[in-house]
Formats: sequence, structure tokens, C-alpha cells
Amino acid sequence: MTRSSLTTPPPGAQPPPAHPDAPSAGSTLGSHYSKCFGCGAGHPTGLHLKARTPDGATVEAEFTVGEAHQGAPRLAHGGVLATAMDEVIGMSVYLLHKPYVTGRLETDYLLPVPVGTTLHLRAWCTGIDGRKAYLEAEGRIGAPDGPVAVRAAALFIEVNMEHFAKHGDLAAIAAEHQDYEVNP
Ligand SMILES: CCCCCCCCCC(=O)SCCNC(=O)CCNC(=O)[C@H](O)C(C)(C)COP(=O)(O)OP(=O)(O)OC[C@H]1O[C@@H](n2cnc3c(N)ncnc32)[C@H](O)[C@@H]1OP(=O)(O)O
Repeated sequence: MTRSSLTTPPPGAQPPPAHPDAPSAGSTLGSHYSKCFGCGAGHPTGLHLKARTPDGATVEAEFTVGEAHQGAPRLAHGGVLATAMDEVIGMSVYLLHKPYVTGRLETDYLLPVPVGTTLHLRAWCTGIDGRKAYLEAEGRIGAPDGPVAVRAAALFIEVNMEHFAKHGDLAAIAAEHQDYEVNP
């Protein structure tokens, strides 16, 4: 992964220990919002990611590139692939049991991804430094050990739930997702 200093954990930053209330190994992770373009089952053309954690530390999901996701004819749009990376990373911060938002997302495109391809996505945390979470993700073609088509590195910033109340619609999140606490 070609990542900048902004998405590289500073010396000494470590991945966090598992939060006691975070989903345990083997759990599936629910969608955070039914209309989310990345994970919402109610979005007509979204990515419909359904994530799970095999080990309580990493998150896996699959994304099948559809007609609605094209850039060049029959090939996935790069922005859509970046969205898949953002979403699977966003799901992996769920394991930290705190709300975070994307501050910076860097993406390497290694292979074109044709329509109909299933990308096997995986995301993990490389370090925490105060409010900053450093994360990486990859998307492999056709199988969990298939060729890597996309890699990403990200800096997520911890926020409080007031972020969503001030800028969005906290009630819409709370209505669907009771396990987010305002003061976790
Ligand atoms: C209920 C759960 C819902 C989950 C949804 C997940 C969806 C998937 C993920 C997403 O797509 S989130 C949507 C896209 N992201 C946003 O809309 C975030 C928009 N940006 C902001 O709201 C603010 O800029 C942000 C909260 C990220 C930071 O503002 P703050 O005022 O809270 O913090 P501040 O600016 O003081 O920055 C804190 C630290 O982070 C650093 N930082 C912030 N943004 C950065 C950036 N972009 N690049 C590098 N560093 C950054 C900043 O330099 C600083 O470092 P230091 O502590 O060392 O001084």
C-alpha cells in the first residue's frame, strides 16, 4: 500500500484491545442505516455490504459490482470502489464501539474490476492515537485469497453522537440502531 504520512500510525500507536461490548469473533455486523449507500438494504443501487468479523479485530464483506456501479463500460467506477473501501473500513471501526467518521481515505487501484465481479473486502486497524484511528483495507477478486484489485489506507476521527445530531439526523440512526449510545 502506498500510504501517506497522514494515514501512517505514529511510532508507538497500537491497534486497540477488543472493546468488551464490541461484536465477538464470528459475529455479523448490522447495517448502521438502511438508506446507507454502502450497507443499507433499502438503498436501490447501493453496495449492500453485509459485514462480519471472523476474529473480533478484522471485518470481511463481499461486494458484487453491478450495472449501477460502472465507470468505463463494463468496469467498476473508481469512486464506487473507494466507497466500498470506506464502507468496510467504517464497519471495522464499529469494533472500537465508538462513533468515527472518515477524515482521509487513500486508494490504490491495482486491477480493473469488471461488472459481475465479487470483491472480497477486508479491513483492519493499524493503530489508535487519541481521536485518530489508522486503518487499512483491501479488495480481492473472486476469492478471499484472489488477486488484490484495490487497497486503501484511512484516517478516521472519533466524534460524538452530537456530530450526527448537529449535521445530520441522529433520530434516524437511533430508530434503527439502538446499540449506539450517546455517551458510550
Ligand atoms: C452512527 C454511526 C455512523 C457511521 C457512518 C460511517 C459511514 C462510513 C464512513 C464515512 O463515509 S463518514 C462521512 C465522510 N466524512 C465526513 O463527513 C467527515 C467530515 N469532517 C468532519 O466532520 C471533521 O473535519 C472531523 C470530525 C473529521 C474533524 O473535525 P474536528 O473539529 O472534530 O477535529 P479537528 O479538525 O480538530 O481534527 C482532530 C485531529 O484530526 C486531524 N485531522 C482531521 N481531519 C483530518 C484529515 N482530513 N486529514 C488528516 N488529519 C486530519 C487534525 O489534524 C487533528 O489532529 P491533531 O489532534 O494532531 O491536531
